[in-house]
Amino acid sequence: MSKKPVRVAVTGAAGQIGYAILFRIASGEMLGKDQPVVLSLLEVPMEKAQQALQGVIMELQDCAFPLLVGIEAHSDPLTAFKDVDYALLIGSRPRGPGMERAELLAVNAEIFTAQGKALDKVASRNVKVLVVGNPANTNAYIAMKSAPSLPRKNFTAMLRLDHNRALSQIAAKTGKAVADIEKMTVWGNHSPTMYADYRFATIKGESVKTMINDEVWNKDTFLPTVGKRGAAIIAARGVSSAASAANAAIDHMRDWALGTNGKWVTMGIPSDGQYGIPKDTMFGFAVTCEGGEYKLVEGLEVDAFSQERINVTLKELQDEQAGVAHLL
Ligand SMILES: NC(=O)c1ccc[n+]([C@@H]2O[C@H](COP(=O)([O-])OP(=O)(O)OC[C@H]3O[C@@H](n4cnc5c(N)ncnc54)[C@H](O)[C@@H]3O)[C@@H](O)[C@H]2O)c1
Ligand SMILES: O=C(O)C[C@H](O)C(=O)O
Repeated sequence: MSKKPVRVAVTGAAGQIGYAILFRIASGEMLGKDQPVVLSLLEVPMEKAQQALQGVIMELQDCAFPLLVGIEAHSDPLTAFKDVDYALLIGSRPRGPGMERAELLAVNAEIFTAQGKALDKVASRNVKVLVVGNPANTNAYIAMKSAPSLPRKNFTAMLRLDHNRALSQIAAKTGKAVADIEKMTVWGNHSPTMYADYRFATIKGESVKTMINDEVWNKDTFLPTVGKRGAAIIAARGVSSAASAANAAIDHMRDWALGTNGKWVTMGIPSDGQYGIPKDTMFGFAVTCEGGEYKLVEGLEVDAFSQERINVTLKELQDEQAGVAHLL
């Protein structure tokens, strides 16, 4: 018997990431090749954006995806989020050349207050929310705090792009396949302060840290390369990453919904106080997923260097949170 369709909301649907993600969701890459979906697409109520959205919808129709059983265009989150099972909050202003993510905070914070409230009112009580729009961790925190009747655990932020970037750098350094790397994680904020940590990583059972054995490379090359990759892409393309961001969002939601078979992935999730991260801080942690739930990997050793890095990224997140406290 075929599965009941699920409702998937995507905001910023006529934007760059929207264009790179919608066709993949509709083809079943996110929720499985047996899961019919209804796409509920939200754009700003401006003629140009709504017109562009109609163009994207025409293209979705022209793909004749068997799993795509409905498409809706919206300009109001209260209608877009009605009964949604999944919400990908992408729509917001991206960074331009030379901008830091913190500068986006003020511009984008109000969007996530309004969308959190709308989810609270009308979404499925089990909705899985992924915030992609930057600054992603703090926007997810704002949305979560604006939706008090939904479980906190339903709100997550995207750290998967940093995780995938780290995998790729490690594969290049070791000359091994990305697919063979296990137990990579990224702690903290989706920003240059994030701490990509390969101390626990293995390739076919062998320690990556031992294989690389180069602390200077870790500190001076690996961490800055992963941390500043977003800016490097903006400098090269003139616009921010889109296909890789869409890919990371697909990975995040797919793993959350369908499970990781014990493999570690990184998700930004509200802390319950583990590793000394204050409750509710939307922080990147290693998790495994099973049965539609994520579970934090506990008990990892935090050495002095790691603690220092974790403190820096936590401080940045706490400053961001303080900067939006008046909105909550
Ligand atoms: N977390 C990550 O790893 C990551 C990676 C890449 C990009 N991003 C962020 O994702 C966001 C989107 O990037 P993009 O390249 O698609 O930008 P874009 O400008 O191409 O598209 C954004 C779209 O969002 C729409 N939008 C703006 N406010 C909205 C609202 N309130 N409701 C609905 N739609 C709204 C705009 O009209 C636009 O069409 C940016 O904030 C960017 O910085 C995050
Ligand atoms: O860096 C940006 O502003 C875009 C995105 O967050 C990225 O990491 O590529």
